[in-house]
Amino acid sequence: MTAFRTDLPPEATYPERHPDAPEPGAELPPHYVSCFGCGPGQPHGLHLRIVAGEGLDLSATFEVTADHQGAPGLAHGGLLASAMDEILGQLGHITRMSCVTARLETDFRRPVPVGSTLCLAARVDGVAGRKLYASGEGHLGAPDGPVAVRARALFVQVGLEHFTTHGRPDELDAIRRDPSMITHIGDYTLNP
Ligand SMILES: CCCCCCCC/C=C\CCCCCCCC(=O)SCCNC(=O)CCNC(=O)[C@H](O)C(C)(C)COP(=O)(O)OP(=O)(O)OC[C@H]1O[C@@H](n2cnc3c(N)ncnc32)[C@H](O)[C@@H]1OP(=O)(O)O
Repeated sequence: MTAFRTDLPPEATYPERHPDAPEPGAELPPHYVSCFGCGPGQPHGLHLRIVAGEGLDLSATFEVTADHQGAPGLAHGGLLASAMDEILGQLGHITRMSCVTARLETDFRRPVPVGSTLCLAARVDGVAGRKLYASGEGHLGAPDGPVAVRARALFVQVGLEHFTTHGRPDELDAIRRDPSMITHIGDYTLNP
C-alpha cells in the first residue's frame, strides 16, 4: 500500500490541549480579518465560524451558496478543499502553533448541492517537531450526516518572519496600523 506523505511518522506524539487554547464551545476569533476562509471583512470569503471542541478538535458549519458552484447547482471541489484547509489550519489555535499548510489531501465522496449545510469536523492526529498532522470531514446536513468530503493535511509551524518576509507590504502596513486585524494563533516559538 502506498504510504501517504501525511502518514503519522513513528516519532509523532499526541500533544496536550494548550492551557491558552480557546475554551471548549468558544467560537474562534478570525486569525485575519481578510482571510478567505474565516475573515469577516472578506466579501468573497467563506466566513467560516469555527468552534473549539473538548479536546484537540474543532467544528464549523459551511453554508454552500450559489457563489460556490462548480457544476450547475453543485459546490466546486476547490472551494470544499479551501473550507477543509481553513478548519484544519485553525487547529493551531488548540496547540498554539502558528502553522501553514504544507500538504492537503482531499477525497470528494458525494456531490454537495447549493443550499446545503456542510458540518465540518477537524482534529489533530499528532505533532512531530514543527509538523502538525490533522484530519477532518465535511458531513452533509448534520454532524452525523453522510460524509461528502474527507481531508488529511500536514501543517508546518512557522515564525512571524514567514509572514513579514513573504507578505505584501500594503497588507503588512495595514496590520501595523491596526493590529486588531489579526489574532495570533500561536506564539511563533518554533519547536525543534
Ligand atoms: C506584522 C504582520 C503580522 C502577520 C501575522 C500573521 C498571523 C497569521 C497566523 C496564522 C496563519 C494561519 C493561516 C491559516 C490559513 C489556512 C492555511 C493556509 O492555507 S496556509 C497557505 C498555504 N501554504 C503555504 O503558503 C505554505 C508554503 N510553503 C512554505 O512556506 C514552506 O514550504 C514550509 C513553511 C511549509 C516549509 O518550509 P521550511 O523551509 O520552513 O521547512 P522544510 O524543511 O522545507 O519542511 C519542514 C518539514 O516539513 C516537511 N514537509 C514540507 N513540505 C512537505 C510536504 N508538502 N509534504 C510532506 N512533508 C513536507 C519537510 O520534509 C520537513 O520535514 P523534516 O523536518 O525534515 O522531517
